[in-house]
Amino acid sequence: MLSDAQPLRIGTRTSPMAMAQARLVRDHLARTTEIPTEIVGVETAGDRWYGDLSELGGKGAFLREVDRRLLAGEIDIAVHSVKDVPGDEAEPEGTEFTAYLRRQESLDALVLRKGSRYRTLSELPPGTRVGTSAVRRRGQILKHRPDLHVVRIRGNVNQRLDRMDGENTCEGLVLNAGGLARAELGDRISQVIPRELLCPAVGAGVVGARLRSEDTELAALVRGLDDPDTRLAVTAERAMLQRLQGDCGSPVAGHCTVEEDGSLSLIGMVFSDCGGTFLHEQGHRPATEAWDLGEGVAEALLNQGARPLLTPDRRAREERAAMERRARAQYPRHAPW
Ligand SMILES: NCc1[nH]cc(CCC(=O)O)c1CC(=O)O
Repeated sequence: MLSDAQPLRIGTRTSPMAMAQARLVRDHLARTTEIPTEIVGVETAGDRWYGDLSELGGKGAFLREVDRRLLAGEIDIAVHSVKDVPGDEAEPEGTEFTAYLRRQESLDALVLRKGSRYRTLSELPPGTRVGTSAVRRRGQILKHRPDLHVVRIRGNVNQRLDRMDGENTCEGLVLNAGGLARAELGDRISQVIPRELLCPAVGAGVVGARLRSEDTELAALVRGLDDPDTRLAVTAERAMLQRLQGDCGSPVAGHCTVEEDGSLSLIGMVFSDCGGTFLHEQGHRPATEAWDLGEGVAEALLNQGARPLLTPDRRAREERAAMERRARAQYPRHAPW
């Protein structure tokens, strides 16, 4: 029973961006209910581990602990970045995404070291180090700018900014513009990178509220936060990701928009690590067929030969390492500015 005495517990990762997203859900709820709320920060395996996420069983590392607490009744609402929800794992049984908040910005942004005299990806001098761990970003950056050094960087958004500004690990970072804005870091954005240059991840920029399915009373309340257009876009994008069996660490990009007539338009892409191979597909369907749209675009990508790119073998990894060595030799590191 919802009661005024017991606060609703909203749980999320402890990172500043996640906490800001939880506050966003809380503020939306405060418009429709008087019930007090409480935000619970949950440290996840993904937050503690700075190695390769694949060693933790992939992206799900950010969500699992929060979802466990939801199912255990320790929190009532789990707030997730939809981008972090893997496409190759079933939703935890007995839970559902009751609301997707309206997507404000799905595009990625370029953030440069303080005092930089450059502004855009295309202006950066050869050899500039750009930090990201996402193969999706890496492949697309190198496709346009094979002369840049894409360096691995992990940690939450604030930690990445600290590493760039303070530790001289790179001159630029690529991060989601919506997430930066929510974390009140929007003033660090140097360029919002156009979709033609860098197609965003499936679910990028969307904040989801996950509930226990049995909690129907709370669901009735939280459903008011759901944005129908965002739900349609997420449905199409995630149908594609599930068919491809990927997560946000996969070399997959997907972006769905709702057109003026209410129909859906979905772009899907799959790349090789270094941007050498690049598959592209676009689909268009009425809003009633969001899921079929995603599956159809995925199917077309698989027909074009996406599978080996999604499951790189050892030879592909070795090839990538060789290519990186060549790039480093060919384009010496740009002096930090
Ligand atoms: N992988 C971490 C993560 N999960 C969601 C976001 C951004 C916010 C969003 O896409 O909703 C980020 C950081 C980033 O990519 O900049």
